[in-house]
Amino acid sequence: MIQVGVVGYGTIGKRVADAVVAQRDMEIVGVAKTSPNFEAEAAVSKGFDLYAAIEERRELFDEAGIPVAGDLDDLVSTADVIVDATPSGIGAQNREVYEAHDTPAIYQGGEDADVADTSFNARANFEDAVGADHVRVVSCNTTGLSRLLAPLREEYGVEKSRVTLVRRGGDPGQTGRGPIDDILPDPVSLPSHHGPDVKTIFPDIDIDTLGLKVPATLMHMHSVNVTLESDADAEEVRELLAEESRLFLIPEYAGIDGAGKLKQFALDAGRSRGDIWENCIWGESIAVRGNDLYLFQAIHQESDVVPENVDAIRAITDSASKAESIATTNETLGMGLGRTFER
Ligand SMILES: NC(=O)C1=CN([C@@H]2O[C@H](COP(=O)(O)OP(=O)(O)OC[C@H]3O[C@@H](n4cnc5c(N)ncnc54)[C@H](O)[C@@H]3O)[C@@H](O)[C@H]2O)C=CC1
Ligand SMILES: O=C(OP(=O)(O)O)[C@H](O)COP(=O)(O)O
Repeated sequence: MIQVGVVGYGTIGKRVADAVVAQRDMEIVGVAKTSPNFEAEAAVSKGFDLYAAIEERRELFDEAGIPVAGDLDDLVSTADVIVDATPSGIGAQNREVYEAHDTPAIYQGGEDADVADTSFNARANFEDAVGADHVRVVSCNTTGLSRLLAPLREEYGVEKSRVTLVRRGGDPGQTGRGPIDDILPDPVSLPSHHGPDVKTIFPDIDIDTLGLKVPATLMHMHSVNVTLESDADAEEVRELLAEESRLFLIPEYAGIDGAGKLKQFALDAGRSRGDIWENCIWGESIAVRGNDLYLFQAIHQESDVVPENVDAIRAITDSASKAESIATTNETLGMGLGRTFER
């Protein structure tokens, strides 16, 4: 069993911990937290050993009566691999602790690419992370774009991609970002950071991205235009994308008209926390004019990177092939929202 330590038990960290528990070949050896808050209580109630991420704050846990198994060094020395899901920039600071213990580590998309030996998306470049010491799972939006571009590149070739990312203003629990009521373009970044980030996965791809933020918490939305290198028609593209295990093509008759209904559907489908690990592509939005493909996709920012982290654990420990890992992760998590509509 691969012993996994999670450092940073917030939006991403707690979901990765639950996903690890669902696997047959790995288990949680502990989670490191800075504060004895409701998430610490939840971690303890799930049976996870809690470690104090910052030694000086350990007494806060004692005062709250929350048992602590040790500090960050103890967790890192016990774990076979660390998933660092701390806020942007903290992972880079933590790297020296992981290096000191010779413990491989997986970072998140808020870190700069140079925190790791390679950036990672299971569908696109699993092999690059095999046996690496430091791997960065790219951000939620970059994950969504990589999953989409991988099959299009293979099947048709991609001449040019242009994506407008309508980004949620904050996660549901990020009260520090609200209340908000505005639409904020990012006028100075062409491309937004997502274009260069996609290039950490596909160095040769030509992609321009623009970003704006809206007062929503549910999901991101991408308006995509890809100029393909060879002829395609919409139905053929629909079939190609429907074959991808982490793309969910929303059927027109489902009546899912936006992120709100998508989240409702995920909850109805029994998804824990209403999580949607798959890209959600509106089937009827897929249109081809000449060599230009157009579509809309929604990305659940809180969860789409979770299966990628599980696969990154197998890649970094060289414990399964790409196909085995993706299949196992999909099966154990119960991925495949599209199956609901199959008869
Ligand atoms: N929330 C999102 O939509 C997504 C976030 N990411 C990336 O994942 C990373 C984590 O983001 P979130 O989970 O959203 O953040 P979060 O703020 O929800 O969780 C981070 C957790 O780390 C804790 N923390 C802070 N300093 C720490 C330290 N020194 N040691 C241990 N824990 C510490 C915080 O108290 C918090 O509980 C970032 O790199 C972010 O860019 C990636 C995809 C989507
Ligand atoms: O990884 C994310 O977005 P990103 O792909 O736009 O960088 C997360 O939704 C975090 O976004 P934030 O930078 O608004 O906290």
